[in-house]
Amino acid sequence: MSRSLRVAVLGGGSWGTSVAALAARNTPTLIWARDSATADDINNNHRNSRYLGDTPLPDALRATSDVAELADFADVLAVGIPSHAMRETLGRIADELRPWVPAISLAKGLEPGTRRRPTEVIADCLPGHPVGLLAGPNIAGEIAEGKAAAAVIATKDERVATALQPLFTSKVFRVYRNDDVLGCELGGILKNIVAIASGMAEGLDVGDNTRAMVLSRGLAEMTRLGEAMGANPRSFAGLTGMGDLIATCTSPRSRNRRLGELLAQGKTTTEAVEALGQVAEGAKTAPTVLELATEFGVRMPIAETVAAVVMGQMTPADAYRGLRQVTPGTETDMG
Ligand SMILES: NC(=O)C1=CN([C@@H]2O[C@H](COP(=O)(O)OP(=O)(O)OC[C@H]3O[C@@H](n4cnc5c(N)ncnc54)[C@H](O)[C@@H]3O)[C@@H](O)[C@H]2O)C=CC1
Ligand SMILES: O=C(CO)COP(=O)(O)O
Repeated sequence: MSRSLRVAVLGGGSWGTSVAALAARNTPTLIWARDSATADDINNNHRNSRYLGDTPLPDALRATSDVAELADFADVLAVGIPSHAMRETLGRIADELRPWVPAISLAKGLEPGTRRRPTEVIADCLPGHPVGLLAGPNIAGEIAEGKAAAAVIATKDERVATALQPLFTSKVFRVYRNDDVLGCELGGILKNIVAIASGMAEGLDVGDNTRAMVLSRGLAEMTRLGEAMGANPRSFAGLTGMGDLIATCTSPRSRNRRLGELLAQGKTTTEAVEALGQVAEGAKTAPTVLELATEFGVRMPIAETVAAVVMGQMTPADAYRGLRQVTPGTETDMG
């Protein structure tokens, strides 16, 4: 009988650890954390106290801070490094990985400067490897605590998707397949920007109707950009689009929403990011998305406004005044 596929997770933050915990319940799993104290905490205490507090991790989950050990272990690689650091980190593992190992992105941001999506960065760094992503409404702490949720594995190769699905599935974590990699990836990336707007709404106490307007018009502009880039618009109505948008915009545990709240309290972006102590991809992604919107000729008033706030060009209060003044077109034209 063939042995089960071994999952290697690159990145010992909150999401890398939560995904590793899912996989470790199904198959041998090793996680790489750049700092050895985190690896020791996982190995000795079955915790990642820095990112997941007291939440217990499976005893079977092993950790290392040696990338060569991770590469040697990997039958499947899950990449849980934030977008801005992904290329550099993959560069350390690329030559050591067996060439057939599929690589699955867990990240939800664009690479600053290049505007590349995480799956594109993986394809650049690991040419020839099957590439995909895991995304959906998955606030890391809730998944690690075993609360029920669902996600999507998106890859062009149905056989790869089918092989990966059971590795991350549990009784309370349902994994669907979708071949629309672009649409699923953009959903996760773009919702972070709307979540910052939702956090600002929370901080400014603008009311639930206003927030509902921002969420639904946010979804409209996410879909508009996705369609212009060639994604399937239906993906934006699913788990990786609307699903993740709802989770991130409404959860007090979302770092992007929290960033918006901190901005509304008068903190600068630098101060807010420092106070979070964890990554909020939307802050770097918002200005980068505007470059894509210009390239594809798409109007994105919410992303424009969030970008202006995170770059310190507008206050959250002015931003909300501005959003209320957007001239409405026809709703179903997504205008
Ligand atoms: N936390 C969550 O609920 C979810 C997060 N994501 C995405 O997962 C990705 C990873 O984020 P989290 O684990 O949440 O972040 P985190 O802030 O919890 O942890 C970041 C991890 O990346 C590592 N890291 C940071 N800079 C690095 C560098 N220059 N080189 C190597 N490693 C570096 C840190 O050591 C840490 O292990 C992000 O793209 C995020 O949007 C996706 C779904 C859920
Ligand atoms: O992507 C997420 C939930 O699906 C996590 O969102 P935050 O990065 O805002 O915490």
